[in-house]
Amino acid sequence: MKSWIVGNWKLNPASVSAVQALVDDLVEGVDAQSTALQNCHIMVAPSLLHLSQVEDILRTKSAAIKLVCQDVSALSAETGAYTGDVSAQQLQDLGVQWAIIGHSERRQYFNEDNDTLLNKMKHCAAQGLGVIFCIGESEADFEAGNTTQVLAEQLTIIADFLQHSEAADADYIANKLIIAYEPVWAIGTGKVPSVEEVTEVHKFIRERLQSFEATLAKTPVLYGGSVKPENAQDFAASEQINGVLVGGAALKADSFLDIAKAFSK
Ligand SMILES: O=C[C@H](O)COP(=O)(O)O
Repeated sequence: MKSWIVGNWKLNPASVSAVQALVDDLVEGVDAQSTALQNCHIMVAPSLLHLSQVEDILRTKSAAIKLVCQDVSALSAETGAYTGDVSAQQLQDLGVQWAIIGHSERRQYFNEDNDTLLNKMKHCAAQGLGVIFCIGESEADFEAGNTTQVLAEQLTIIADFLQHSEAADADYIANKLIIAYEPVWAIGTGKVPSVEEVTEVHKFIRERLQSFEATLAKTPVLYGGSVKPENAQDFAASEQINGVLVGGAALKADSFLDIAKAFSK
């Protein structure tokens, strides 16, 4: 199975010219190292403002890099009077293939709850947009040994989604769902769990998914939280880690592609 390497740029970079420079570097790097990167899906998630700009560059210069949105409307899958929102239909029409849902920063700063996340997931499915669904425990829950309990609760959205799905969605569920495990305490902090800890958590996630639906045994499970070129090789060595969701280290083409190369096995 090819690994999934997703760069989440969050609220970066600050300018159109910096976005242009980052995408140019990425396109050039992917082109120059295509053999070393052939076993990876490379994806980037610019801010909403910059999606169209990045799509324009990638459409003409690199089919190898796929476009991801950092969020999607919970209120409508199509159009409507929802100021400031962007729908799955609009994203799909632009050429975006995936959306990140449930990132801990959205849960924390925008109070996104399970109902909101379930709506977002349904809207993505209705428009054929893939979902990268993020889950992860806080530091307090990690310290208290509550990690699997928290993840099990967060994963109930997948079970709810399956209950609302038609049989026709089977193909979507098999091919357009990715789980990203991001311990909140590891995001942007430089602190990382051990590869053994992540491996055990991923096994738990996989078992849980499988208990909902047998085909979910093949769902890619990514790790996210302070992934850098220096630790990527360690995470890549685990069969349970199917790729990474990268924040800070995705803002430089060299470090992002070095991480991707570690996973291109
Ligand atoms: O979406 C990415 C994650 O939140 C990880 O961010 P980070 O690599 O800066 O720790």
